[in-house]
Amino acid sequence: MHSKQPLSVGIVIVAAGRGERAGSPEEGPKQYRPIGGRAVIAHTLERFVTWPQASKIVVVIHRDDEKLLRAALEQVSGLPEIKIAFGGATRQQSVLAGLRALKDSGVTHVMIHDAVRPFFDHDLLDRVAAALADGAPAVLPAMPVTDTLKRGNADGLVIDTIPRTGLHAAQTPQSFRFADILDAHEKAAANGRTDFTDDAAIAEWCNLPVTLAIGSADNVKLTIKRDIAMADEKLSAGLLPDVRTGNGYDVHQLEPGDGVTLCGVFIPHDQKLKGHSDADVALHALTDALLATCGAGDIGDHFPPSDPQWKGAPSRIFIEHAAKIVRERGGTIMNADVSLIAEAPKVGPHRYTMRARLSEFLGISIDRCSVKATTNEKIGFVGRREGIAAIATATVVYRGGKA
Ligand SMILES: Nc1ccn([C@@H]2O[C@H](COP(=O)(O)OP(=O)(O)OP(=O)(O)O)[C@@H](O)[C@H]2O)c(=O)n1
Ligand SMILES: C[C@](O)(CO)[C@H](O)COP(=O)(O)O
Repeated sequence: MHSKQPLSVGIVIVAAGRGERAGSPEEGPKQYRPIGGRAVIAHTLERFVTWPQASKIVVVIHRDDEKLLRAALEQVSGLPEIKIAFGGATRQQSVLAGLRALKDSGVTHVMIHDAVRPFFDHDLLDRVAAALADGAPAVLPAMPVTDTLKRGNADGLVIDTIPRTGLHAAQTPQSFRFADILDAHEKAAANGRTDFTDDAAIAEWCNLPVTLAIGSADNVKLTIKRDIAMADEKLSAGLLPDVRTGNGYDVHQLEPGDGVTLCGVFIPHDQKLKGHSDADVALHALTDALLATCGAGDIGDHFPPSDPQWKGAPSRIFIEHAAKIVRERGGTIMNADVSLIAEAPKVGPHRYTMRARLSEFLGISIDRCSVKATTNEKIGFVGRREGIAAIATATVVYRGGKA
C-alpha cells in the first residue's frame, strides 16, 4: 500500500511535430490551426493553466514555429510564465528536450501531453494525479479498445483477428516521477533507441511499473485533417460571430516634388509626401486598422521608422504583412475603408485604381474595398496644403467568438 505523496507537477506539452498526416502544409502545423476560433494548442494550454495542480509548464516547439506559438499564447487567458524548448525530429526527442528544460525546476512529477489533444478535462488530470500521489511511478491514461482488431497483409487481406481483451488505446498526459522518466529517456537516447512512440513504452523498457488510469473518450488526438474539422465544428457550435473593427489614422507632410503615392497609386502632382518609406498615408492608416482587429500593435512595432531597410519602401509590404497576420490568427478580411483628407491632388479620377490595388494587396474582392476623399475646406494644415491625412477602418471576422 502506497502513502499519499505531495506533488509538484511539471507539464511538458509537445508541439514540435509537422503534422504530415493532417496534410495541407499551407495551413501550417495542426497544433496552430484554429478550432473554435483559437489555435489547437491554445485550448490545450488553457486546460492546464486552469488546473490548480499544474506547476511549471514547458512547451516544446519546432524552431520555425516561434511566431505561431507567440500568437497562440495571446489567445490564452491568465497565462503564467511558460518555458519554451526546441524539439527534435521525433516525438521522443521532443519529450526529452522538454524534460531537460524542467531539470532544475524542482518538480517531483511530470505530465507529458500531446499539444494536439485539446479535449481532456480536469477530472482526467485529477485521476492521473491521484495515482501518482498514491505512489505510482508511471501512470498511463488509456481507454479499453472497443473495436474488433484485425491484422492485414500487404495485399489487403485479413490474416488474423486479435483478441481485444486487456487491450487499451494509450492517451496522454502520461505521467511520471520526474527523476525516473528523465533517467529512462536519457538511457533510451544513450542506447540509440529512437523508436518509442510514447513515454509509457520507455518506462516499460526501464522496468518501471506503469499503472493504467481511466482515460476519456473525448481525449482524442487530432491526427488527420478530418479530426481538425470535426474539432472545429464541435467548438464552433453556438459561438457568437466574432466580428472585429479596427481603425487607423496617419498624416504625412507635403513638400515640393513630382507626385504622391496613395493606396499604392502614383498621382503626378507638384508636391510629394515626406516620409521614411514611400509615405503612402492611406496604406499606413489601413495597416494600423488591420493590426487593431487582433491586438497586433501598430505599424511602428512591425516596421520601425529607425530601421534603414524601410527607407523608401513601398507601403504594400506593410499592408500585406498586416493582412498575413490577420489571416494567421484565423481572420477573414470583410471590408477595408479609407478616407483621404487632402486639398490636392484630386483623388476621384484614381479611386477605382486605388480600390483595385487594395483588393490586390488584401486578397479580397473590390466591392469590399472603399476609398473616399474630402478636402478640408482650406482650413488647418490640410487646407494649407501642408500635409495629407488618412483615416481607415477594417472589418475582420475571426472564427467563432468567445469574449
Ligand atoms: N518531432 C516531433 C513529432 C511530434 N511531436 C508532437 O507529438 C504530438 C503527437 O504526435 P503526432 O500526432 O504524430 O503529430 P505529428 O508528428 O505532428 O504528426 P505526423 O506524424 O502526422 O507528422 C504532437 O503534439 C506533435 O506536435 C513533437 O513534439 N515532435
Ligand atoms: C503518445 C501518443 O499520443 C499515445 O497514443 C501517441 O503514440 C503519439 O502519436 P504518434 O502518432 O505515435 O506520434
